Amino acid sequence: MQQRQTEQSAEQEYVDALYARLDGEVARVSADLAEAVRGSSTDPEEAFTREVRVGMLDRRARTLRAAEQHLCFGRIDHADGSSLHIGRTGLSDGDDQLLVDWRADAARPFYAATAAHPMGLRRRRHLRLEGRSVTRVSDEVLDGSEPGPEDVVGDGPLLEAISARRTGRMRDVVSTLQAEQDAIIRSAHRGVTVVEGGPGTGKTVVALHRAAYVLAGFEEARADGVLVLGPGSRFLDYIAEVLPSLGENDVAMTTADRLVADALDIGLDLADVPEAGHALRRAAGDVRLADELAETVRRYQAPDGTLTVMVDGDAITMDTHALAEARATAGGAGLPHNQARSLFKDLVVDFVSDEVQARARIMLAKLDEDIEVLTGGVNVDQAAAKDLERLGFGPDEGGAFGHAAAVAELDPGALRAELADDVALERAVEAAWPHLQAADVVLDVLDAHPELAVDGIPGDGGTWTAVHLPLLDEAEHLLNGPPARTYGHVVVDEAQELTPMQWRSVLRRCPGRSMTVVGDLAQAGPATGAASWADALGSDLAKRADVRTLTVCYRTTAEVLAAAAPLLAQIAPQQAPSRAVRNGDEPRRRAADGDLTGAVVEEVATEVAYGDLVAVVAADDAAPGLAEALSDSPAGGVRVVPVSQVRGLEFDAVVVADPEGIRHARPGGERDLYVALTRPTRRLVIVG
Ligand SMILES: Nc1ncnc2c1ncn2[C@@H]1O[C@H](COP(=O)(O)OP(=O)(O)OP(=O)(O)O)[C@@H](O)[C@H]1O
Repeated sequence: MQQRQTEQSAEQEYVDALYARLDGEVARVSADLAEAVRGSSTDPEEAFTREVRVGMLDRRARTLRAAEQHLCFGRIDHADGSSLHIGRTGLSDGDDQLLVDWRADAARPFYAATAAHPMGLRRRRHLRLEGRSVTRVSDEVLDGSEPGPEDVVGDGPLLEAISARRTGRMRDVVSTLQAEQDAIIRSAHRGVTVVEGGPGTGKTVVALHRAAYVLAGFEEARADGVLVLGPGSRFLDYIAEVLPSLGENDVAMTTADRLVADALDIGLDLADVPEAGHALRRAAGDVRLADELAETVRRYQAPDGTLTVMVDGDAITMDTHALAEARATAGGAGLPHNQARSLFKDLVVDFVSDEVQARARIMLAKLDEDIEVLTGGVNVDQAAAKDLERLGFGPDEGGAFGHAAAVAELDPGALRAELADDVALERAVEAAWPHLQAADVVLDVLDAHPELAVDGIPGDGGTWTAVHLPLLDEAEHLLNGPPARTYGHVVVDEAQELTPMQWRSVLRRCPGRSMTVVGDLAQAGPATGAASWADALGSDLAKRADVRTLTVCYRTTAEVLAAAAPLLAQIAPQQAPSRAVRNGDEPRRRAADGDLTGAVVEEVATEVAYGDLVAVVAADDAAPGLAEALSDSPAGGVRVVPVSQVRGLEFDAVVVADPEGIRHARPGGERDLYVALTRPTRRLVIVG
């Protein structure tokens, strides 16, 4: 006891020094920032340098502010007697490293050392801070030696963290990251990392901490930004605080639908775009539609036939052969349709211009012949010179007159410019290779696929829905090329939920293919049904991916996992169940006895009495009725979450209403039920 207090006061002293340093740095950075913002310069290079400096200082200021809470959470003591304190940001005093950023290599043993592989450590210490006070010190001795008098053996900060009551918002877990998670977070692999694992193994945690790590460590991620994609707005709200608490405020977070809706400037406001059913989403997610869209666009590109342009009353026609050649050249240049159209138009202008010049040459040759006939073979140069001059044709460079000079006078550059602006020519080009909008192309495909339309063709009685977004995005890409906004690193959570067409939208925005993809195929909803990562990502990317598996469940208890195990064996027999790190209550099962709503209301009341965060999970069409019944009950305010929206979320206690109803509500309902059963951190109640 005495020893513990001495250790704690020593740490308090150290932590006081850290906060003094932090305060000093905050003051210094704020002053530098204010000065940098005030400065002004007309020299563009100086202005640019200042802008970069403002950006860096601003980032540092935010990191320091975010680090204020739980600034330091650990310490490692090396066998050689040296030690390091680990925290949310690095702090130094001259050459003295007072605090090591958790992302730094030097911090790695804090997360990765074990008694079997101590990595040169003698001891790992966890510090708990409340405000600026050290309220607990707990140690693990790692060199296999007996605890000495100064060692305070830890009481499981991890267990404490995972047993804590949930608030409905995910927190960062930087102080208790586990070795298997840490290894993925700091992986140097710059390509695609796939993280799979059962429910609650920390996939989301890993994805978000990796985003923070990548931002600090990968230049391209810092330069081009990091994007985090989640399955829905409920989920995004749930994870919204994690990255800011790690000092990262600049990460874009959105859903795959919104990503595309925001990027496409086609007058589609997602608020007006209804969510569509899973069957439609699945059908519209079929990757073969990408080929159909490409084929549709190709059909617009100089279809077989001829192209005629009227020039000064003369019809000039590109025959099928010439047209096919122009199509092959323009279409084969690897350009998107609307850009290739410019090339095609250039080729048409070339053709017409050549033809006009050739005709002029023939006409003038004929004129020469006619004159020769009329003058009986007399050299007319002298005689014609005056006439030609009068007609506006000057002498050529050698001072000679003749049709060569006359043709040269037809200035090809001026002729081409005139043709390029010619309305008739533009009309002929538009007919052969029209400028297209994404919606035009998708509407053509919908014509051939009435099953993808909702209440008819959009614009003609029907509506665009979210499921059409990846099709519009694909078409936009075919027409106008890659998206303007791309990212240096993309994190995809609940990745099993993306359809193949959505993957194409995502990959398009990550040209460097630096990605962290986390998900669990056993939880795949009915819209995707991906059986492998190769199905999802495409086999090329999947082959190159670094696939990691998380095996320990940090969310729920062994008892809850056991209740879900038979279902897992059924839906993913190849997947080994995760190992839970703690035990709890047996799940409670209650028959509905003909009154499901009444039974749910009662069970919810029991759970709410514990003071826990409680949710009811029900089939989508049963959820609104239950929500209404509950809002009238004393347990009003408890969330009823439709099963289709519960992926990735967690609650202290979960009441699963009518499991058979969930199982049969939509195809793959047993996967929905598996997701529902694995949401609680403490207690599971099954009513039905
Ligand atoms: N190292 C850790 N320290 C403390 N808590 C952790 C740790 N790892 C995971 N957790 C907690 O476990 C819970 C589950 O984590 P997370 O949501 O990341 O799992 P998941 O694998 O994404 O689950 P799902 O497949 O259901 O979406 C969260 O509350 C998370 O904070």
